[in-house]
Amino acid sequence: MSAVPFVVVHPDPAVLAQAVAARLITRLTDVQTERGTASVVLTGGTIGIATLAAVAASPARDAVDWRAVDVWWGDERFVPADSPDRNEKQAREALLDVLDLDPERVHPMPASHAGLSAEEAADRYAAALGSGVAFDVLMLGMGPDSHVASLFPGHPALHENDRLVVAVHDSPKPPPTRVSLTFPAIQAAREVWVIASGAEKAAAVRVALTCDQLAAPAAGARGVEKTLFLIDRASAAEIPGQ
Ligand SMILES: O=C1O[C@H](COP(=O)(O)O)[C@@H](O)[C@H](O)[C@H]1O
Repeated sequence: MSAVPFVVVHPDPAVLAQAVAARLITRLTDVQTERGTASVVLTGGTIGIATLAAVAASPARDAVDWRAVDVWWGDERFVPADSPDRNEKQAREALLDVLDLDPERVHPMPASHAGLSAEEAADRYAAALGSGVAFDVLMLGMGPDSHVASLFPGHPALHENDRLVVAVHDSPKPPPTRVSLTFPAIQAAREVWVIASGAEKAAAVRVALTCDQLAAPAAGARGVEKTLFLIDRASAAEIPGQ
């Protein structure tokens, strides 16, 4: 069972990043109030990293007990750990480095220099996930081609129904080799938030709301309890009625 998407439109990318940051702080605080710990899946990409920077800049970030947050990634570029292309590196610089996190609860995907193939890296990440993939909030940026995580149109990973994590080769967006959560992992999250900004994402937003996940991967970004499309006005331009 997955939640029907609900679209929230913000005026511009700056307000969008601030609003998603506020929503994330509130979500993690609420979950911790209920259960003590919370889990979040981070995304790379322009607005995903801007959102993390907005969390870092928010005085309200201290409402969260960061030592009791599990941090995961939706996808990773399979490059050396110190590469500026790493989603992990960008997330650490934008936010994680200023938080009092429990290092045991931070779960980056393996980097390429760890002596593993991308397939082995994916298997290792799946083992770390175990069967507990009911993330409290899973954030996804989206490409103009409607890719989410590293699930690209036409790629075999879209047909993965069993494994939670896969290696991705020949990514149309560099770098070519990646590791990604699959639809089964994404769709097990309690809340899935797709975050997009800019006119170049308008067509992708439209197809994500109207097509199926094989035609438009972002159409498979659905949470169990809640699915949100958190977007700016420019990327909402092709939604009928906007
Ligand atoms: O390569 C990636 O791209 C997408 C979207 O990036 P954007 O710069 O167009 O916002 C991102 O969601 C994904 O995590 C990343 O690996």
